[in-house]
Amino acid sequence: MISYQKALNIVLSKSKSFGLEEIDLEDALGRVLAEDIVAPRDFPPFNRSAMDGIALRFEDLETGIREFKCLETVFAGAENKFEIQTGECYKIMTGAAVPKNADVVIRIEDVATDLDMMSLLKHDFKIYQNIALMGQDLKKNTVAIQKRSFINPATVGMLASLGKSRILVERLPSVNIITTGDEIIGLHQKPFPFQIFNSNAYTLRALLMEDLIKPEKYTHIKDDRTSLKSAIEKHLNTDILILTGGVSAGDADYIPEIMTDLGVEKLFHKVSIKPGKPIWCGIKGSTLIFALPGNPFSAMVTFKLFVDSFIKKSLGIKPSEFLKLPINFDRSKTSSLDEFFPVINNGVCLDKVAMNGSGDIRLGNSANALAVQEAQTLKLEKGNLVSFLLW
Ligand SMILES: Nc1nc2c(c(=O)[nH]1)N[C@H]1C(S)=C(S)[C@@H](COP(=O)(O)OP(=O)(O)OC[C@H]3O[C@@H](n4cnc5c(N)ncnc54)[C@H](O)[C@@H]3O)O[C@H]1N2
Ligand code: MOO
Repeated sequence: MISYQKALNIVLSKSKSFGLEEIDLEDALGRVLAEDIVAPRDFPPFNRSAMDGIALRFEDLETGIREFKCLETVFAGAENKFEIQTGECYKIMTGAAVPKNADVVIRIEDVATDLDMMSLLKHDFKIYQNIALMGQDLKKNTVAIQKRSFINPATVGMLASLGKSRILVERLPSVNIITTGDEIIGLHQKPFPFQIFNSNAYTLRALLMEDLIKPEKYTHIKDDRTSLKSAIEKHLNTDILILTGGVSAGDADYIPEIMTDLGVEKLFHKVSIKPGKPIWCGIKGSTLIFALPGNPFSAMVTFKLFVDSFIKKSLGIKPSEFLKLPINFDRSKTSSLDEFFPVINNGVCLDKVAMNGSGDIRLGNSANALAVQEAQTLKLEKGNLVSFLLW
């Protein structure tokens, strides 16, 4: 048995890019950029009026002129072909290109209009006021968004402003899922009292979907050595293979020995954590195999701690970091394992979530964080600072 940190380091040391692909900008949210995006022109690309008002010359204001003849109205989208002379102004709309020579925009609320004459109602001015200057946000040919950036809604908007309709991103890993167990049935079957529905298949799919990954194949196999071996062999063709069940000490827990038979290199079996202690992890060629414990909460926690961390590191996404807050209840343990438990992080402290161990189907569903009571801490008291991950 190895420690959580050792097991995590082993998993992370296997991280790698899954390759690159070009996608439409519409599909870019949540992906990781695989190219530097260079600004193809200055932004703004022209001196842009930030207000509806009048555009004029600062020089005129300095010489005391307060009344201007309005020549025309410049709308957004009109070509900037106008030149301005002393005592002249243009009416201008927000988003329009400021006429040449003009270096001040006065908002329309601060102007009195009499036919084509505009007189100023305020007398404090600054050069370039209400003008977003060409190139002030980004200069042409500079890197606007760096390779390996995580694409959030703001990045999508920025890519659109830069005119990028297709982008190069990190490819998501291909994943196969195999659940195991004689007692497990599909959701459309009628259960005998000793049977249970296959929740792990759905939980794992949902967890993967949070990372935008759709499993290639999903298979359920009964606890039969031969069928398990041939199913695993067939599914060793993706970047990641996730199994659940059959990894502890039961008579039908065949997974570790089947992996050896199939020539999968074992990276570790058993980690000093609860839930999830029996997790098995190995590698064959370019496939990383996570055999997660069958208990629903163990599968969920070990996915978050190991599979999700591997995916995020491989894609170049910042991993979730442990934060600390005071706990709002007492908690004792007798094991010498790091114990993970669901909590509600209310921003001030960590509230308790009802859970009866790793087989509890509630999966801490009202929780938004996973706290840890470290191996050496047998008792946590209300008010103690506790580490937790957001989830
Ligand atoms: N003698 C020992 N027994 C057990 C140990 C141990 O160290 N020594 N470890 C316990 C721990 S901790 C866990 S966790 C479980 C893990 O067992 P397996 O990974 O071998 O999983 P199974 O025995 O197949 O199933 C465990 C539990 O989970 C339910 N299950 C399985 N698959 C699904 C699924 N797809 N959907 C919903 N529920 C599922 C299954 O019915 C069992 O109740 O072992 C302990 N035992
Ligand atoms: O890992 Mo087990 O998950 O403690 O039940």
